[in-house]
Amino acid sequence: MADLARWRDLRRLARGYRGRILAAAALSLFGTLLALTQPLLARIAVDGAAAGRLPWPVIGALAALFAAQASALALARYVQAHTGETMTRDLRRDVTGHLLRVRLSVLERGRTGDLIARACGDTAAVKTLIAQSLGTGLAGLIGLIAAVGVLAWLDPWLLAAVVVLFGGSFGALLAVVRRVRIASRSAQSAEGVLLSDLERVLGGIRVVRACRAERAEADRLDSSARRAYLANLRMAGMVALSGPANDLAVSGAFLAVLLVGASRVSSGAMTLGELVGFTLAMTYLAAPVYEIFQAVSAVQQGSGALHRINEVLSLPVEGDRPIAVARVDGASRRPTPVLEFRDVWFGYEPDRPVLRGIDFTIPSRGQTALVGPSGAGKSTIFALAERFYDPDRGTVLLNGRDARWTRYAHHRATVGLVEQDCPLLAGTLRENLLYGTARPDDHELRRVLAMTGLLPVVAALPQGLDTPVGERGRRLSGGQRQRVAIARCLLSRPELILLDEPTAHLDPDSERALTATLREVSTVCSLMVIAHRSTTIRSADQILVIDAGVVTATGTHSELSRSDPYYRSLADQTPSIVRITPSPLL
Ligand SMILES: Nc1ncnc2c1ncn2[C@@H]1O[C@H](COP(=O)(O)OP(=O)(O)OP(=O)(O)O)[C@@H](O)[C@H]1O
Repeated sequence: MADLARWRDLRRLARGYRGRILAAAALSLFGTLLALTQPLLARIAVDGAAAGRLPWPVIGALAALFAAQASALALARYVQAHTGETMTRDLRRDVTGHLLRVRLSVLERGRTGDLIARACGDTAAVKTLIAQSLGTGLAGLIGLIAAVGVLAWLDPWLLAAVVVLFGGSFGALLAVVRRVRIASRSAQSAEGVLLSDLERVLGGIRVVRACRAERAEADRLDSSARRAYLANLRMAGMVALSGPANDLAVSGAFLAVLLVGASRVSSGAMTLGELVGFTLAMTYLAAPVYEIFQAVSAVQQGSGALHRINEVLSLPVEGDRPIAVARVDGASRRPTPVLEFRDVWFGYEPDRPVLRGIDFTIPSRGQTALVGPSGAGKSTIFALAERFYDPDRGTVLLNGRDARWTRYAHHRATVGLVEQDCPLLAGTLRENLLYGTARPDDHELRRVLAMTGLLPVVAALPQGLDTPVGERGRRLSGGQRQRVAIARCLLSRPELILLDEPTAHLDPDSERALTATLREVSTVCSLMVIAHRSTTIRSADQILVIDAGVVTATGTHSELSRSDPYYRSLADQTPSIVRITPSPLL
């Protein structure tokens, strides 16, 4: 069954490249056929030389055949390599494109390094499989049949001796090849683990250093590297063993042919030319046998990689539903909220709900603050608002329509997200600001920079907007990164921005700058903030209190301070809220 599945995978992979594979096989076969005619001419040439006259036209034809054969085989190899490279490029495009669309809930379960290994290492392993198996294997098989035919025509008795010797060694080789497959799969997965571990360590290098865990992590990486090393070594040992076994079979067959042939020549049953012709034809038998062995061995080695690639390609992706549905809203006359949660239930794992019947509406202008203890479900509300996940029960509505029937691209263009640690990407400040947006004109860019208080920041940078921001934007301060992320979001003109406010301490100037930015932003679009600061909470037009996955209260700061005991107790526990005194403005 497993073998069948492997060949099926291989056939599916080859679909679309059949022309090139057949061209490589045809060239390879042409080369082999040219080679097979050589013994016939060689026999005439040797018999002629033995009779004392060199047949120059036959020798000339032989030389031409040698040259044509070499050219055909070189071209076949190039076509094979070209096909392998093209297929690897296409596979990588498919795997990386697929990975970018895999559902977050599925992606979060896998390990990033292993996925990188599959997208890069495994696709390269498949190239070897293609280069060594498809064209060569096919040509080898036809070449083998043709070589056997020529040998049978030359001398069936000698052929029988050859078949016995080659047959035995081929059977032994197939047994080795099976083990190669198992070793190959464990080598590929050990390399996946190694990459995952490395990615984990480099991603958290500050934590590793701060916890003085270099030694433990080095040991862990070493043991993954060792597992990959042992599996690769096992495979190399088996491949190495199979080479001499093949050579031994070839040498044994030659010796047998020369011994039996010599006695037949001396008894007059065959001429010296026939023996030379047969021996030459035998060398062309060795090549297809070796090619078939290589092909089978490559399929075994590559099938582990192909299996891992197929696993990635079968991961479920975010798919847009094909139809758009009418508004869910009733015939209400009040303005449609930009976002609404109606009795939303959601859990990352079945039977463990994190959100338990959430209801709220976000108007198309103004600022809404989400407050609540750690683990209450605030970030999860954002994840559903951004459609990283869909609710298990209930409905998320975007501008009055069930979000499940909206295209992901449209939804995320309408709802922008600025996360708390707002990582930027390596590149210049300009590239980060324009990431994912249509190129705005200079006036628009200046307006957004002014609104987010970034103009003085840009002016102070050595190359202005073209200053590189470093890996994950580390060359900017936390507050600056936050404002760049808000500016990036604003440039794509969303109707609602979700903002996870930074918890790290901001100095009074930065805090004032952020508050002013948020005020400005909430005049051009709606803003929903997971709020950790008194200033943000106090200036919000609406506050949602979240506790254990439920909205326990809704109102302004002064209303909640008066009416909601839980909000007051939350304020008592949270220093930043303790300081809040009811604002005369509220
Ligand atoms: N990706 C995830 N997979 C599984 N469980 C998760 C995931 N993200 C969050 N959780 C769990 O869901 C619950 C709510 O987490 P969430 O991050 O929404 O809370 P929060 O209110 O934003 O907390 P904080 O203020 O500390 O960020 C927690 O129990 C958390 O362990």
